Amino acid sequence: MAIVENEVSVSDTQARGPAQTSLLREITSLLRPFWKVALLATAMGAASGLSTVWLLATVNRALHAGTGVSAVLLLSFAALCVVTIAGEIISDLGNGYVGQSVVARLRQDLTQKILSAPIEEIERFRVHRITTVMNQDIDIISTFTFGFSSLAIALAITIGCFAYLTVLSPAMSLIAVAAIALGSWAHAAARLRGRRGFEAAREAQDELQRQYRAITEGAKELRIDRRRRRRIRDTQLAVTIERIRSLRVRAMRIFMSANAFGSALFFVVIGLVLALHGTLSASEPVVSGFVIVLLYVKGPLAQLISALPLLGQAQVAVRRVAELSRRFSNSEANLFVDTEPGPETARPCMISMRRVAYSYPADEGASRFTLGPVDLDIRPGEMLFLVGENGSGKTTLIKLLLGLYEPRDGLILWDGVPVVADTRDDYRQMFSTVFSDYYLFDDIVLRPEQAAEAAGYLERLELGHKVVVQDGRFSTVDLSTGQRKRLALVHAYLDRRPILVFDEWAADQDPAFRRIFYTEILPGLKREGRTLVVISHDDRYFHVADRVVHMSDGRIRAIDTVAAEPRAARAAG
Ligand SMILES: Nc1ncnc2c1ncn2[C@@H]1O[C@H](COP(=O)(O)OP(=O)(O)OP(=O)(O)O)[C@@H](O)[C@H]1O
Repeated sequence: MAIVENEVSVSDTQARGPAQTSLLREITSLLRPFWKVALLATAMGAASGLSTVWLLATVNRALHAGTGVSAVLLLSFAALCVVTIAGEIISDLGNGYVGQSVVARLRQDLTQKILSAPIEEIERFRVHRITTVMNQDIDIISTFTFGFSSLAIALAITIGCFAYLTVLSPAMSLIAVAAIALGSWAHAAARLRGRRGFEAAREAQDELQRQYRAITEGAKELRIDRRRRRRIRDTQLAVTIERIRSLRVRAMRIFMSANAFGSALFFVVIGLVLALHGTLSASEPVVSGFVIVLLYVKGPLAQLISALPLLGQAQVAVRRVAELSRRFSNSEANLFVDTEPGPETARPCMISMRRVAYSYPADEGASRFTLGPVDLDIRPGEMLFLVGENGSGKTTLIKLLLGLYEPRDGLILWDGVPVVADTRDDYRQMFSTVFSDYYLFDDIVLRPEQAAEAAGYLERLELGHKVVVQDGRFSTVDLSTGQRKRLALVHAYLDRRPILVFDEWAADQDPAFRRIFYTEILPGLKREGRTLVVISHDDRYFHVADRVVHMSDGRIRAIDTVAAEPRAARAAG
């Protein structure tokens, strides 16, 4: 799709305005990489459809051949049967291949988008909404794409049938065309209203995902709170589920009513043909041909019409995928380069923040938090503590420092050189971090030469009795919260990056280990030459830092330099 780089992208179309996001254009660009198979499937399907129409004409001719059925007629009947069946099989196989390839492609594209999306957009878009796009919307688009060429076939048959009707009797075919025009108008109106319903149902689906997350992630809290449990079930989940049901049923009902109207029109046309054939002086073969073809074309036409609800859903899904794609596009082009980070990312360096400012988007009813302007130098090999009350902006500051957020204003200098989109990912490779809401991957792979080193760190962090290195991996990550954080620290040790950033690492540690962290582990890392940026609320240990940066209300209020001697003396004490 469109989501694919270097092609007409959903994001491009979205940039031109949501109203212009055309389903046909998106489906066409989705199919573009597989156009040969898609074209073959459609062509074979169309051949199958047209040969069916021809078959009908042949049957009609045979029925009215006074002299009996000729060998040529029988042969063409057999040949048309073969083309019809072979065309159908090839078309089905092609469709299956294209449908699955499109899904795989969409999933890969979206995965890549998420992996390279600006962090602030991921935080704002919310996990439950991403999950709905990744699962539900992609499934709908894939179902539609899968059926796309069979719809093209149905269209070919319908057009072929009407062409044949025109050949049989231009006057009578006018009646049929008038009925089709009326039916199409009714369907266009139904589609517009139905799509609005699907759009609203899709919004509710996001809400449902959010509630699903709440009941799975908050399972413990809900188990011990009966009132909340009942409330979430009865006033939240039940309401959202019911809303989706009723919106969908209403939208389907609109489409079904239009279908019933279409069917009724059909029988009206057949009735008119039978009633008026005398007036229009149509011969018997013409009338019977008309009736056979009309009855036959009802099938493909119904197929086209019944695809309309799916078409409505697919339009909504394409718009959602487009929105995600647009919001997740990133100006950093080099996020997936194969090259290892250069040597400049492995040595200590000076980082300077110059007039750096950032603000979160305003939430409805809440004032938005603004950080900065901030001026701060982080010197190679120093231990810097960031301290301040809750919500003062410490985590926001380190996200800017790490290059996870792009400053709205100001610059970050890396050894005096501004960090820009092209260098930001290299810059990030200098850091190892343990966030307060860190994610511990369970597939940390160690190089063989790291095994002994890892075992040493595990011992040192008092994890040796719980975790061992097995086949280049840690044997388990099923640990307590504090132990998991220690394992994250082992990983940071092994990563050997020059700058380590800890966001309240010690908060989950017992007092004894907290002391070890501040008085042994941090000084040990500093002695190795690593730069340390530590967010801390442990004022008992502020003295171990080289400098303490005090933050309040998004600003740096003071920077204290801790005298070397007292620090050494107190750390020893
Ligand atoms: N993703 C976000 N979207 C909008 N506002 C946010 C977001 N993350 C944080 N904020 C706001 O930014 C402010 C600063 O948050 P931040 O996490 O940087 O504070 P902190 O100093 O690290 O706090 P704590 O000590 O509690 O961890 C808060 O008022 C918070 O509401």
